[in-house]
This record gives sequence, C-alpha cells and structure tokens, in this order.
Amino acid sequence: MTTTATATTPVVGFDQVSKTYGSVRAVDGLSLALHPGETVALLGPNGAGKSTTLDLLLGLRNADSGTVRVFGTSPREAIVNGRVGAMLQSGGLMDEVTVAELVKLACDLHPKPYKVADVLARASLTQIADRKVNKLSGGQAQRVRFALATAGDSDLIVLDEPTTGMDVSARQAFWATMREQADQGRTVLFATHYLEEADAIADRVLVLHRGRLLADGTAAEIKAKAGARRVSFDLEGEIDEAPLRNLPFLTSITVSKSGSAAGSSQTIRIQSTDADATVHALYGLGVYPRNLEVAGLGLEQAFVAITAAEEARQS
Ligand SMILES: Nc1ncnc2c1ncn2[C@@H]1O[C@H](COP(=O)(O)OP(=O)(O)OP(=O)(O)O)[C@@H](O)[C@H]1O
Repeated sequence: MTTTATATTPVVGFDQVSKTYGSVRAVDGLSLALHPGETVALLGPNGAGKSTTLDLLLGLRNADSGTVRVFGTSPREAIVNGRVGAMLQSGGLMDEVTVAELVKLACDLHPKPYKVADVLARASLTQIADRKVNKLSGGQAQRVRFALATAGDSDLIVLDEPTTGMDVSARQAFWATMREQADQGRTVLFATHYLEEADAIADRVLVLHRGRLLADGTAAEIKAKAGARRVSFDLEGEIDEAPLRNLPFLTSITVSKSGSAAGSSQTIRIQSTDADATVHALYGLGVYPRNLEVAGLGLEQAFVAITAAEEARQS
C-alpha cells in the first residue's frame, strides 16, 4: 500500500463541486473530505446524486464547477497510479471470457496486482472460475465486480451499491473482506440503500439529498440529529384513536389492531420529538399502556425523518 497521503492530504477532496444534466442539478455545491482508514457510507434517496458523486470521484464525469482531488491529484491520475479500486453499480462485464480470464486481465492492468488465485478466493469465485461471465447469476456477477475492484493493492475502494443481488452469506463474506481492507488502513467509500449495512459497517455516514450534503457524522450522530424517538405500547379493548393522535410532540403514529378470542388489542407505534412528554401525556389520558418501550430511531428511520424534513422545508 502506498502511503503518500498525509494527514493533511485528504484521500478524497470535493470543493464546491456541481454537476448538472440539462436542467437536473445532480450534484450541487458539494464539499467534503475523506481521510485515510475511514469506512464511509453514502446514503440518499433515489436520484440524490450518489452515483454521480462516485462518477466524479472516479473521473468518469467532469464537474461543471468546483474541484475534485483524489490523494491530492486528479481522479484520473490517482486511478492510473493504481490507488483506486472501484466497483460500479452495473458496469458491463465482457461477455465471452471466463471469470478467471477477466480477473487476470484486471490484475494485469493494476500497477500493484494481487495473485489471481487470491483475488478469486477472496470474492468466493474459485468454484466458478472457468464459467463464462455472461452465464452468471446477478449475485455472482456482483462478486466478479467486487473481484475486479480488489485485483490490486489500492488505497481507496469505491463501491456503488455493492451487495445488491447478493445472498445473505455472500453479503456477509463481502463485508468481512471490506472490514479487513479498512483494518489495513484503506479508505472504503460505498453507496447503499441498505441502511442496516451502513449502520453496521460505516464509521462515517454521508446523507445526500438533491445533490447536497444533508448530514455527515457517525451513524449514532445521524440518529441523534433526527431528534426523534420511538414509543410503542399495547392497549387492550376498544380505544378512541383521536386523543392518541393529538398527543404532544408526536410526528407519526400507526395503530395496528389484533383481535383474539380474549378480546381486541392494538399496538401503537409513535415517533416523538419529546418522548418523555408524550408518554406523560399518554398516562394523562387515563389509558393503561402495556409493553411500553421507548427507543432511539434506527438509522433507517432517522434517514427517512431527516430527508422528509428537508423535503418539507424545501416545498
Ligand atoms: N446521464 C444522465 N442524464 C441525465 N440525467 C441524469 C443522468 N444521470 C443521472 N441523472 C439524474 O441526476 C440525478 C442524480 O442521479 P444519480 O444517479 O447520481 O442519483 P443516485 O443517488 O445514484 O440515485 P439511485 O439511488 O436511484 O441510484 C437524478 O435526478 C437523475 O435522474
């Protein structure tokens, strides 16, 4: 691994970067810096600009304005120097070659290649090394893309929705390998719609929305930023929902009914910006909540809350 990136040279530096497609502003004045050894998840709703951001970072597209630097150089130079390994969302794989041939080609092209057999093994491809690339399942093709991204010793690994189509064990093996890569000091940047993966894997989460950075922090910080907590409880018998819907600090409520021989009951799930006050008012209604639980938001709920609040602010 090369170590020329110093503490003062970000692995990736975006400075006021914008990219438009016609009238669509895909990336809008984006500034960010990634540092050595970070594992960073890039989240955002469909069309938020994640793929465009990664394309800019990889020099596949040019910014309309602003600068993109990778290890202090242009993206193209960083790639030519073998410092970046990338796995794109649906990059076409050459049709008439075998898995082993394609991986060998990627190794041959890398300035600091690993052994083909090791690359195949790491991506769990040894068993299907002789299969034609166009005969693979979606998950297997995804593992080939992963192998191509890790064909050599790169300092930055960029992954666009890497585990889409992978089964559970392939996904676990994939992230175990990525952890190893990060533990060895590499920077890993991945775009994903699987928020549980971001929560479990990333030590930094970037939330993009309409090409802008809406949140940047640890998963815990993002959850706290959403500023809401979950309250859930069961109520026995028939209930009047109106007072529940009027509880203070409530941002959302769902009531699911469940009937049984013993009578009806309902489970109420609430999001509140002040759970203590909401629960206090709940008891004030004279009801008897059973199985009361108060918990922080999961990353997924926090993400939904943050992006919905931004949508509301902009409309
Ligand atoms: N080649 C293109 N031509 C025109 N518009 C484009 C092009 N690529 C992306 N866009 C638009 O730019 C915006 C950002 O797209 P981008 O693919 O970067 O988002 P994303 O966050 O990766 O989305 P997804 O989660 O759906 O993959 C979207 O509005 C998209 O429709």
